[in-house]
Amino acid sequence: MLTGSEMGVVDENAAALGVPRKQLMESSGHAVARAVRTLADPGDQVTIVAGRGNNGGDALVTARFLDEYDLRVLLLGRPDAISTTIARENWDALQHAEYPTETVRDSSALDLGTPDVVIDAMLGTGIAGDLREPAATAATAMNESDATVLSVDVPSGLDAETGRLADNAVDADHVVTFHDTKPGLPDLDVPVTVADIGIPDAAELFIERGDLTRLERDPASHKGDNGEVLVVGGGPYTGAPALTAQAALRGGADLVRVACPAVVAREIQSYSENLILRPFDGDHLAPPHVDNLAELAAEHDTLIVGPGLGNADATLEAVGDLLSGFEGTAVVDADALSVVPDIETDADLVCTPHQGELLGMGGETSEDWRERVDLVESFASEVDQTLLVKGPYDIVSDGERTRVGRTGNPGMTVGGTGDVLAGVTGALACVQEPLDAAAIAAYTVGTVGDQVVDDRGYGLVATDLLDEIPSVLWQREAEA
Ligand SMILES: NC(=O)C1=CN([C@@H]2O[C@H](COP(=O)(O)OP(=O)(O)OC[C@H]3O[C@@H](n4cnc5c(N)ncnc54)[C@H](O)[C@@H]3O)[C@@H](O)[C@H]2O)[C@@H](O)CC1
Ligand SMILES: [K+]
Repeated sequence: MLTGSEMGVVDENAAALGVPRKQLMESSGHAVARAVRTLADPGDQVTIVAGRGNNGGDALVTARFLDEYDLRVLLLGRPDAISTTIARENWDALQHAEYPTETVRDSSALDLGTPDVVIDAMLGTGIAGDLREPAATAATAMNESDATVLSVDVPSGLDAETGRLADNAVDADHVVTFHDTKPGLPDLDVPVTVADIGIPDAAELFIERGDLTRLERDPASHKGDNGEVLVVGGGPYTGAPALTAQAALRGGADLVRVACPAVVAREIQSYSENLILRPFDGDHLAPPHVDNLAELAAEHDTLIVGPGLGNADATLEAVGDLLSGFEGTAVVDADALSVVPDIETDADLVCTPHQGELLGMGGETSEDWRERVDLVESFASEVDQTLLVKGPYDIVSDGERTRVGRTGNPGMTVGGTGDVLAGVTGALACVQEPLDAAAIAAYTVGTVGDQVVDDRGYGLVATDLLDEIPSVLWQREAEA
């Protein structure tokens, strides 16, 4: 089952892999024609009612596969209002080939006639809410006619995010949906054909730019709505928590606070005026600090534990205590990872080990990335947490879903890049599911590293990454 927006991610990922949407539309249109052949005999009257989006575009393709039928093609609205290039190209192809097309400018101009089959291609995954005119009148005409109604992807009026059927939706007799079924279709009690439209499995396995379409920032949002992150780090090291916290800000979090030993607070602050420091006594994290930190952590959307904390026994004991009592989402990195297998917690952890740290946690790895995918997935299932295992192929799994990131380059083996990744993961985990947050973060930081190395060659340092994070993360917004 895929929601409309999940389908959008997969579709954009397919395009990133070299299978553009126009090819998918051709497959979709052909699949609809195959279904028509099971519902009508040659010479029967088949009427296509196409909307102005890609759902309509699918059926404009279908028309070219139905030459043996008595065909009518109705476009709801003006041809110059067709909203996508690929749908318009398919409309233009029908004009050049002199197919019998008609445009329906408003609901009063609609005459559905008495077709044997009507293809409902008015609206697909692009809509929510009740049908507006002229689609509403067309839906009524279809529902009242004796024709067999074949809906393309979803019956027009079905919300593919929630599965809710609008009161004035099309009452389909048959549905051809694409790639995977959609919410609401199983409840319809009509035959649903799931058509393979040639989307490679890789479009769901590999993290590609389509995954960035999950991101949105509400224009009406206030400070804090986009996430507050607490970084617990520092002591023996000061650079790591500063990198993590700055990366969390570049990853889109509104407020990032760093809880660190008081003796290093000034130094960490000195790296950036954007950071808010919450010092605790002493020069390293220890069990007496945990109660206050737990209270502070509960006020944040995401906790990030590990960067620069070191591995003193008292520190690791404190990390274990903090995570055991925590109930939110926490990113666990660096030395803090070693405590994860030994604790019981209600928290959702996103653990970000490299392969060496994975072994230290009791996991297994393999030279072969495909084998590693299986090993990481089963270890994630065993610890019942989300893992982001860093490497030339980043493997992200929560034990049920598994994604693979292929961005990044050997220039990123320098110190500090992992701290940046933890920060971006923590910021995204404020607004995304843990698995999606980790996947988008891995893709983004790797892509940023690729851009930096493309521009300047190797010799990258972790601070180079920070400023470039937004340009990758929000590239779609910038292009739009
Ligand atoms: N995502 C994918 O991977 C693929 C999608 N394809 C098709 O593309 C469809 C989605 O296309 P689009 O995103 O262009 O969207 P749609 O074609 O579903 O709808 C967009 C149109 O609906 C209008 N609209 C929105 N809300 C409305 C309402 N309540 N009442 C009346 N009109 C309304 C908009 O103005 C716009 O013209 C899918 O359902 C599927 O049929 C296929 O071509 C192949 C691959
Ligand atoms: K439809």
